[in-house]
Amino acid sequence: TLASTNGHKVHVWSRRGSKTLAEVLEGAEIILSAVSMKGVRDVVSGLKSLSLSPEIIFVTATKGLDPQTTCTPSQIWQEAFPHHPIVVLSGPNLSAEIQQKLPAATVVASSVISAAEDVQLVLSSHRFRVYTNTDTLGVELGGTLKNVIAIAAGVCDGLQLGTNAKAALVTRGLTEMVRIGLHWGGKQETFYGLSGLGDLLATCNSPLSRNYQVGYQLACGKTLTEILAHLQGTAEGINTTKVLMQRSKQQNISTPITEQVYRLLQGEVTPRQALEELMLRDIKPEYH
Ligand SMILES: NC(=O)C1=CN([C@@H]2O[C@H](COP(=O)(O)OP(=O)(O)OC[C@H]3O[C@@H](n4cnc5c(N)ncnc54)[C@H](O)[C@@H]3O)[C@@H](O)[C@H]2O)C=CC1
Ligand SMILES: O=C(CO)COP(=O)(O)O
Repeated sequence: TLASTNGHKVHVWSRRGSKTLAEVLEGAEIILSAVSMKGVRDVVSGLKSLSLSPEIIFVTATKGLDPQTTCTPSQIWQEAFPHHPIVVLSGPNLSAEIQQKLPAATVVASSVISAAEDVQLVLSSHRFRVYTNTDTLGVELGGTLKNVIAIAAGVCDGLQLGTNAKAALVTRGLTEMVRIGLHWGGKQETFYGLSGLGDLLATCNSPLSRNYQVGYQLACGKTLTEILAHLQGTAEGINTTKVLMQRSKQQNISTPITEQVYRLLQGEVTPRQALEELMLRDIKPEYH
């Protein structure tokens, strides 16, 4: 919608639609992928089998981690298309609000800055403010890691733990995101921007967030199976938590909130037990 409002021709492909990828992509200059993490490799291989113009810019909006390799979506795209610019689109962008034409801002990040600027131009308008960034990985990790904290924030609200608890959780959640992000190669300041703190605030405070909903409903006593049976769309944080646990253990990164979200999703602890575990950890300085 944002691109077509700016006068660009937009063609949408879906695996359930009647047109083939090749038909939809004829003459395309920018290809924007917004499939969930589980579909990224299929879509990438579908595109690889086509002969695409070398000028094409790929934009990825997926917020997740590959379970097999722990790679981010943009790393999968870049590996498959090493000579094309890859742009990450990420920010506090709850789609229902954007559909209602409410104002929002986002970030487009790429190592090829001209490609990020092209995408910025295509999407920018008086109700959608687009910033560029060169820290592709940091921008992508902000949107991905915050989903885990959004599940915890939903639990916090579902248990009615109060405003102080929520502020503490979100702030320590950001510390955890920064710790992981720096270890993996993102820049600290990126996590304090729209794609980090910005998206964290949006998803930790909105019932529109699927990840928040998962946590909220778990705290209200539903099982994960019951929640997923009725959830509209994908809560990427569930898969991300698993991948993150595996990778942070291997790399010895301290991720206490992720660990409790993981144990909760596995059914190993109740929401109240997860809270106790977090509160009774060894006391320590705020920064170290
Ligand atoms: N960059 C941003 O600002 C935002 C990004 N997201 C992310 O975008 C992604 C999609 O989110 P939603 O549309 O809400 O999820 P959704 O679950 O509603 O849609 C996922 C789409 O992926 C498609 N898909 C899944 N597997 C596929 C496959 N093998 N082949 C082809 N298509 C496949 C599904 O058919 C569906 O259309 C998620 O990773 C989400 O975290 C969500 C909101 C904002
Ligand atoms: O990432 C989002 C908004 O920026 C969407 O959040 P959910 O995936 O939790 O719905």
